[in-house]
Amino acid sequence: MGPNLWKMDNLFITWVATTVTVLATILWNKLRKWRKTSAQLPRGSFGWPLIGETLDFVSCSYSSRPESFMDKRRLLHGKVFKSHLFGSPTIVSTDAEVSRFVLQSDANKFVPWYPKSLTELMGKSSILLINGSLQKRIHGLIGTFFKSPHLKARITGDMQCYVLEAMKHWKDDQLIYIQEESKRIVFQILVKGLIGLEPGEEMNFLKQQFREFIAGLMSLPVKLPGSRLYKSLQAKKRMVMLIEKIIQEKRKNNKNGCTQRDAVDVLIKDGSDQLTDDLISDNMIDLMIPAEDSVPILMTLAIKYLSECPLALRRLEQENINAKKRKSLLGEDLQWTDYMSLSFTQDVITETLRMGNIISGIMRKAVRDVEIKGHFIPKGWCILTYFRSVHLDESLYKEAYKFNPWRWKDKDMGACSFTPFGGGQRLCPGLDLARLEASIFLHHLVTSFTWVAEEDHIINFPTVRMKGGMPIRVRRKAKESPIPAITRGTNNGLAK
Ligand code: HEM
Repeated sequence: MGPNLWKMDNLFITWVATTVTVLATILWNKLRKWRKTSAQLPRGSFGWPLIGETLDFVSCSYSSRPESFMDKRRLLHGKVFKSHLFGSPTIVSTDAEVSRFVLQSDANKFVPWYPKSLTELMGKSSILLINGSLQKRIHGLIGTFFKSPHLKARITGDMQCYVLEAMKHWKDDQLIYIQEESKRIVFQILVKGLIGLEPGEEMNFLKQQFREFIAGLMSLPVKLPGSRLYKSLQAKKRMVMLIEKIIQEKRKNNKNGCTQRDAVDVLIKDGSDQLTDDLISDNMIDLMIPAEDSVPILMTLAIKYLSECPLALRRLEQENINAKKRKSLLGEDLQWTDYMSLSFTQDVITETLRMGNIISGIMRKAVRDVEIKGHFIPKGWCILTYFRSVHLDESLYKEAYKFNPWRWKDKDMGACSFTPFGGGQRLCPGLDLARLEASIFLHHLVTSFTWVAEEDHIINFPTVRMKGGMPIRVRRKAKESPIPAITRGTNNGLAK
């Protein structure tokens, strides 16, 4: 073989090797890409043209078992299925892991989605709608403030004051509507914590306007004068004017930087150009949306479940009376740390959150194609993470429809199967406050009164509430007598 022929042979081998490598790489990449996109669009049905499955969803939501819409489809298609709801193709997740992934994803994958009337009322700069660094900043500032021991101590003092003031007027055998009563108390606490307003004329004005404002949250998205949405927008304008006046006064008085007593102080102090007066006042109103209703409903549902579960009520009374006695021996009131460490009371609140599902789920919209656990979610589709189905899943919670605070004794609350406050970057910043306020309310009720609950039932849509406002007939306790120790029996007394 001549040297030229040998050279050509070598060249040929190199060419073949290179071609094979290039082809193999292309094929490998294609395979990888194919494997990446091999996730399946979840099974399910789009229902009727235009309306999709919305009517069935809404009619189930009005029933006592809103999750029946999901149950039927879970049996047919699995825990994650496709549907068409509120005008948008939607993936519904009743799978705890898939929902956790969605909640933990940032705005590169999913952004919040709300009905049009709600986004109109909230405005573009609302913390509930914005994404990216501004959302993180406001969430961080508000979250840190709400967690601060200083604020919790102040809220405990105020809450005790407002609760005792309200209960002072309760007469023996009087019917007390817990839903309304707790709303009145919580609104005062909330407004004081957000903008520093004390009860009085301006507070009453704000309350009146806020009621008008929220009446339009679930209205038709028509802004014509006289329409529900228009009236709500006008009410918001009046609230913004009042809050802007408060902000300006604070800016004038706080020149030298004083203590941060409320959320407005915190946002002003940050000094960022992005946090304009408009943005702060808008957000103070938007912060009231998730907080105003949910905490009173938490208290109301706790009373409902406890009324149906005498054993749990006795245990709660025992814990609270003992704590009160211990503190009064020291000549002190309960502090916020005492309330938060009443372990059975906290378990009652946790169980109420699980069964009550005050926020039954959260909607997000995919801003690009996303794959989760083998499920494909196309760009532009909505995803509903439905907590209620997870919280009432028999495979996760034994006898899931029974009110059983004892189940939390050694259970991990951080698991992804328990998300009443959401999760990830939008985890509710008010979760500690909600628990604290509910504990204080329960403490004063069970240590000072006995009651008999009237017949009432829960409505789940569009928001969770009691149809009759949860009336209870109260009787003031004569004297704090020691509660005999109880032993936990069988299921006797556990509410269904
Ligand atoms: C029982 C009471 C409450 C429940 C069940 C509740 C539930 C929730 C849930 C599920 C979310 C997540 C929303 C999402 O991911 O889009 C959320 C967010 C939020 N909650 Fe709460 N919440 C409660 C009380 C409060 C209170 C007392 C406050 C304030 C004082 C508050 C302020 C907020 C805010 C500002 C957000 C939005 C956070 C963000 O998007 O960055 N919540 N809440």
